Amino acid sequence: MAPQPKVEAQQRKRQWDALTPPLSEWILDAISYMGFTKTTPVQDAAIPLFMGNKDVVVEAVTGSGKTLAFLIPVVERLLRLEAPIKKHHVGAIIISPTRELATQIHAVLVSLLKFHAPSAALLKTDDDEDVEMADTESSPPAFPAGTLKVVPQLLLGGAVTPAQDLSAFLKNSPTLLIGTPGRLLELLSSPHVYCPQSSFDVVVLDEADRLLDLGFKEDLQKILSRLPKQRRTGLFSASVSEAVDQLVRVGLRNPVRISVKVKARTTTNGKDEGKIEDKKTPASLQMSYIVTPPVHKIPAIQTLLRSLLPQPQKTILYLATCYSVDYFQHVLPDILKGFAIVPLHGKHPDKVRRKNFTKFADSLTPSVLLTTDVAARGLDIPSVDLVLQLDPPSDPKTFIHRCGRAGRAGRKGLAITFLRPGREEDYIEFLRVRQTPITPFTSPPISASDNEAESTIEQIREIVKSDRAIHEKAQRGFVSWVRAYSKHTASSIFRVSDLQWDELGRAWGLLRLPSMPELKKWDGDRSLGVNLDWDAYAYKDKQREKQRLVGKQNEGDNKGHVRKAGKGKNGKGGAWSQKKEQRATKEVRREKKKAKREYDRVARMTEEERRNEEELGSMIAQVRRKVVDDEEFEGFGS
Ligand SMILES: Nc1ncnc2c1ncn2[C@@H]1O[C@H](COP(=O)(O)OP(=O)(O)OP(=O)(O)O)[C@@H](O)[C@H]1O
Repeated sequence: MAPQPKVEAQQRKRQWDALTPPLSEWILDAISYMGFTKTTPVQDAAIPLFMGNKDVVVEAVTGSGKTLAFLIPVVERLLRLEAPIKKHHVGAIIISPTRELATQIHAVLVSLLKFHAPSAALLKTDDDEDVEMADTESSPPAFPAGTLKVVPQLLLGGAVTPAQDLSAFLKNSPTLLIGTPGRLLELLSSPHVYCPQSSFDVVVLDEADRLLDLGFKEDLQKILSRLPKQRRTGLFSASVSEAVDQLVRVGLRNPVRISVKVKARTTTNGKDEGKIEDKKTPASLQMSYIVTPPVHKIPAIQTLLRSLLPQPQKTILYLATCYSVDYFQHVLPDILKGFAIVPLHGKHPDKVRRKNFTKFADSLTPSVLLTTDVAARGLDIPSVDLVLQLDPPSDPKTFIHRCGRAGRAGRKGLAITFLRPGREEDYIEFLRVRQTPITPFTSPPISASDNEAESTIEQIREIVKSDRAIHEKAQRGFVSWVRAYSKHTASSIFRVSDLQWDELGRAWGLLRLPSMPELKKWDGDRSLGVNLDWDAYAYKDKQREKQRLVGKQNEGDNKGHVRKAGKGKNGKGGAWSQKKEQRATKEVRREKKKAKREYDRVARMTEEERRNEEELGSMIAQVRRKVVDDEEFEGFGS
C-alpha cells in the first residue's frame, strides 16, 4: 500500500464554510444556531469525503462530534439527489445498536432539519418532546411538488409495534430511517417498503464495531442484503479498528479510513517521560484507576462522591449485569446519601427505560446512573462529569466507550476504574498497549479503613435483612456477576480461580453465598459468619410473605402426612398421603428445574461476548488510510 498523505487538521482553520463541497446555507445556519463555531477534526476530515463519492471508515475519540460528521453528509446527499425520492422508497438508513442512541441521533437530526423549511414543514413537535411527523393529509406542505426534503422515521423496539411502524411508514413515506437492527429489519422485510438502486443512496453504521459483533450479525447481514450494492457506506466509532477484520462483510467499496488520534505525553507512575504517544481517548478526559480490595470499593465510592471538588453532579456507575443493577439499586440510596440513584438496564420495560434515562439526563440535583453496557456507547449527556466502573467491562473494547460518557466535546471529565490488587493490575499495561493509558488516582487520596469497610458491609446487610426480596436479588446479582467475570475476554487477567469468595460475598453484603458450580469445591463458610433465622426472614411485600408462609405450612403438613402414612394401619390413608408426597416431590423437582433454568439464563447473558471473540476471522479489509493528528483536540468547543 502506498504511504498515505497525513492531513494536519490543526493547521487548517476548521471553518464550516471552508469545507468542500460547500455546505448548504441552511446547514450553516443550523450549526451557527447550535453555537459550533469550528468543525471538530473528525467533522473536518469526514464530511467532505462522505459528501463526495467515498465510503468511509471513521475512528475518532468519544465525544468528538461523529454524529454531525455523518448526519450532515447524509442530509446533504439526500437533498442533492436528481429527483425526489418516490413514495414508500427509502433513501438512507442509519443503524444504531441501542434505542437510546438511535433516539439521540434522531433528536440531533430533527434539530438540524428545523432549519430546512421543506423538511421542517413535515415535523410536528410537542414542546420539543416527542417529534412525530405532521399529518400530511390534513396540512399539506406549502412547497412546490418536486421539492426535495428529508423525512425521518425512528424505529425502535419496545415503544410501538412493528405494525404501527409500518403504518407510520405508509402514511408519512419517510426517506431516512434511523433505528436499531431488529426493528429496521422488520420494516425492510415488508413488501411495501422499497430500497431500489434508483433511490437508495447511503447507509451509516454508528458504533460500527458493536454492530459487527456476532449478536447483531444476522440482522445486519439481512438488512444489508436488502440494500442495493451501489451505495455509499459509512462506518463510525471510537473503536472501529477493532472490527477491521469484519469490514469486508459490510460491502465497503474502496473505503477511505479516517483516524483521529489524540497526542499525549507518556507518563510512568505519574512522571512525564518527555515522549508523545497516540491515545484513543479525549485529552479532556482524565482516565484513572484505584487498586483496592472488593470490600473497600463501595466505601471508596462513598468517599469519592463526598470529597471530589466540585461535587460531581452526574455520575455513571457501571456494573457488570442487569441483575447486579437490580440489587444495588436497593442498597445504594442509603449508602450514597444525597445522590439520587437511577437504575437503567436492557431488561427494563421500554417505558421504565425511557423514564429513567430522561430522569437522569434532566436531573438538576446530584445523581448517579446505575447501569450496564447498554449505556456504554454513544450517549451524549454533556453534564456527566464522572464515570465509575466497579469492575472493568467483560469486553475491553467497551472500556473507552464507558469512560467516554464523561469529558465530551472538550469538557473536563474523570473516569475511574476499580481493580483488585494482584493479577487485575495487569489490566493497566493491557490497556496501555491498546493506546488507552490510565493513571493512578491520587488526588484527593481515597482510602477506606478496614473499620469503615466493616461498617459499610453491616449497613448493606441491614438493608438486605429488611426484605427477603432484596436477599434474592443479591443472590441472583452475585451469580450473574460471577458468570460475567468468568466470560471476561481478557481471561488471563480476570480469573475466577483468583476470586476470594468470602471477601467478595461480604463486599456485596450477602447473607450467605449462593449455591453455584463455581463454589462446589470451595470448603469455606458459606454462611459468611451471618446468623439468621431463615424461617422468620420475611418479604416486605405482605402478599408475597403470606404466600411464603402458606407454602411453608403446606410443606410442614406434607411432612406430617408422610410420617403418619408410614405409621398408619389403613392402606387408604397411606395411599392418599403418598400421592400428596409425590405431588410435593414433583413440586420440589419443578422448583429445582426452574432454579436451574434461571441459572442457565443468567449464564447465557454474557455468552454473546465470548462468541464475539471467537468470531474474529482473518479477513483483512483493504482500506486506504487518512490520519488526522489532533494535538489541540481539547479546545474544539466553542
Ligand atoms: N463542531 C462542534 N463544536 C463543538 N461541539 C460540538 C461540535 N460538534 C458536535 N459537538 C458536540 O459534541 C458532543 C459530542 O458529539 P457526539 O455525540 O456526536 O460525539 P461522538 O463522537 O459521536 O461520541 P461517541 O463516540 O461517544 O458516540 C455533543 O454534545 C455535540 O453537540
